[in-house]
Formats: sequence, C-alpha cells, structure tokens
Amino acid sequence: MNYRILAINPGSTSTKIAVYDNEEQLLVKGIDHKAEEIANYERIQDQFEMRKQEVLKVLAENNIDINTLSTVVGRGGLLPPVKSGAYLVNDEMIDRLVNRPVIEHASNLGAIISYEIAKSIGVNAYIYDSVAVDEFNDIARLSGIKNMDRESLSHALNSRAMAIKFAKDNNKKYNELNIIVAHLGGGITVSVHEKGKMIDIVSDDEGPFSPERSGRVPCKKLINTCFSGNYTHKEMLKMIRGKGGIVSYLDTVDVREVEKMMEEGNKEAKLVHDAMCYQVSKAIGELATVVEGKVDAIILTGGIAYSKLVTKHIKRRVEFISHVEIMPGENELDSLALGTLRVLNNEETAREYKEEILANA
Ligand SMILES: Nc1ncnc2c1ncn2[C@@H]1O[C@H](COP(=O)(O)OP(=O)(O)O)[C@@H](O)[C@H]1O
Ligand SMILES: CCCC(=O)OP(=O)(O)O
Repeated sequence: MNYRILAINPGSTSTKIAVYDNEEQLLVKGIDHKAEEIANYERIQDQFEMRKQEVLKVLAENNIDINTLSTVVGRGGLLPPVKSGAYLVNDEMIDRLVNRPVIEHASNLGAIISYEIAKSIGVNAYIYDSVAVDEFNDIARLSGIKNMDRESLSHALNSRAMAIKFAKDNNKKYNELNIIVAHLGGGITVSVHEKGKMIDIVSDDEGPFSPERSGRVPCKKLINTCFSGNYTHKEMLKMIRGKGGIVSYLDTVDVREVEKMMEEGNKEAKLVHDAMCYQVSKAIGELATVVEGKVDAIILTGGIAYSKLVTKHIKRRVEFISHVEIMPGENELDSLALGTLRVLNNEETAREYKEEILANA
C-alpha cells in the first residue's frame, strides 16, 4: 500500500516541510519567514493562516496535488502532558493550542496547520512525539519545592526516533535497551530512555546551556535580577531562551562560527565551547544514575553533533559510562513521517486527545 504523507515542522523563523511516498522523500523545503512578517502577529497561533498559505504555495510550485495526500502530520506542540507516539488531531486539541497553549511555541502551529490542510481534503491529521511527551516516573517529578513539579518538555521527537533507530540498527528492540540521548541543537535536551520509556530528562532550562538558551543558572542571582526593576517579564524570559547560552557570550548562535573564532585564536570562544561540552557531559553523567549505570548506549544527535570538536570532547568525558554513537542532524521531518507511516501500516495505534482523561492518567 502506498501512503503519501505531508510532514510539517514549524520553527520560530521557518516552517520546514517534506512529502514522502511511504519512506521515500519526494520533497523537502525550508520556508523562511521574514522577521518583519512574524512581527505583525501578536501571538504565535495567529501566524497559522500565513504559514498554511506558504505551505500550500510550495506544494503547488512542486506540482504536488494536495488531494493525493493520504495524511498530514505536524510536530506536536506545548499541550498538557501527553504520551509518546501519535495522536489524531481533533477540535479539542486545536482549542487548547489556539486558546490556551501551555507555552507559546512555534511547534503549536504543527497541529493547527496540519488539521486545516487535512480537513480540506477529508483525511486525518496527526501529531507525533510532541514536545510535551511525559513518561516520567513519580520520583522524577519532584523539584524540591512543593507544588512546583518538574515538567517533561523536550526534543522528544528526534530523541526517541534516534533511540529507536539505534536499537533497530543493532538488531535490538527499543524496549530492551537503556539509552541516553543528547539532542544538541539551538536548544539542548538530554534524555534517558529505560526499556522504551523516556523516564527523565535534563531539559534546556535545567541543564546545559545551548546556542540560544541559558540552561541551569544560579537561582538566587536570577531571582534578584527579576526583581531589580531593570527587566520586564518578557525580557527575563528572553534572557534564558533566545538570548542565553553561547549567543550571550559570543553574539552568535552558530557553533560553526564559534569554531572559526577558535581557529583564529579567540580564547573566550574556546572557553564557551568547552563549557557547553562540559555541561552536556555532566547531564549525561547525571542521567546515568537514573538507570544505576546500566547504559547500553549514549547517542549524540542534533545539528551540533556534526561538529567533530564537540563530539570528541563529550566522548572523552562520558565514554567510561557506555558506547557513544554519533547520529547528527535533527531528523524531525523523517521522524514525523516514519512514525505516522507506522500508524498507517497498523504497527502503532494513534491515541485520541482528551484533556480530562490525560489529567488523571
Ligand atoms: N557542521 C556543523 N558543525 C558544527 N555545528 C553545526 C554544524 N551544522 C549545524 N551546526 C549547529 O547546529 C545548531 C542548530 O542545530 P539544529 O539541530 O538544526 O537546531 P534547531 O532545529 O534547534 O535550530 C546551530 O548552532 C548550528 O551552528
Ligand atoms: C520545549 C522543548 C522543545 C524545544 O525547545 O524545541 P525547539 O528547540 O525546536 O524550540
């Protein structure tokens, strides 16, 4: 059976799309949205019609008739906690993402755009491995302050896909292995997968700094800065997400540029690069304790895993824990399409999104 799948991954400044016939990629395209265009919209969800039109235009330009699509899948956004895998997009999910998103994030548009396109041609829309996938054990939820639980918000899509691929490539099942995955992109998440469940993470506001995020910062200093009267709430959020991490030290979010600076003898660039690798390694070490050291593999993935300097540094620090596998790239469009294909082929089942059930799950 041949299935044609449109995958949509909205990011803060671009919408990446791809079309697949089963596993074969027919088209892949990054649609850039100009900062002036984005600035016209007060809320991220208001950008949906503009981005949808751009997606339809690219399909038409590439002679892909939307009526030939079997389904549409979007990167799942900031919903209340959900399970891993696929969800059918429904009105309840759209209501949450449009009217009460947990956090405003470009990925919230994935379900909204997919649903609209799918509805117009009478097929189903899905999300797959949303950033809100929550498989924490109870012990992982405590933060140290009552009523301020830790949250499972992560790069679950690429992290789970790489762990599943690693298992398959090694003739094992994902649910037989304990794997630590470090997703190294604009944001960084390190996650531990115990026998097929992502039971804990070190997220990008609790762990390593990344190109544009601060990671864990000293709490007392952060609180004092919040109350200094010098910053608005929005500016403080931007300080940790958008203007934190590498960019706050070196004025770039591009690790390739940092490495060029290092080649030119820039000592601060070397220190910041080293510190990011050091912090990622610490997070891997931290999560190794969750499975009591029984780690079958450590996977380094995401755009930064293309860097030999980064992977060599982290490998040196964590190889004592387990084998290190380098799987570079963010692979998110492939992960969306292949996950959905497993649903269409009845190898996995899509869940129905219902908030009242999730709250008690
Ligand atoms: N060949 C490379 N060497 C070093 N860093 C790279 C390379 N390719 C991409 N990167 C870095 O990867 C980061 C983006 O990663 P990516 O997974 O694409 O993130 P996102 O989807 O969050 O933007 C950027 O900091 C970029 O500089
Ligand atoms: C909220 C965790 C997922 C995330 O931050 O995604 P991006 O790095 O794509 O913004």
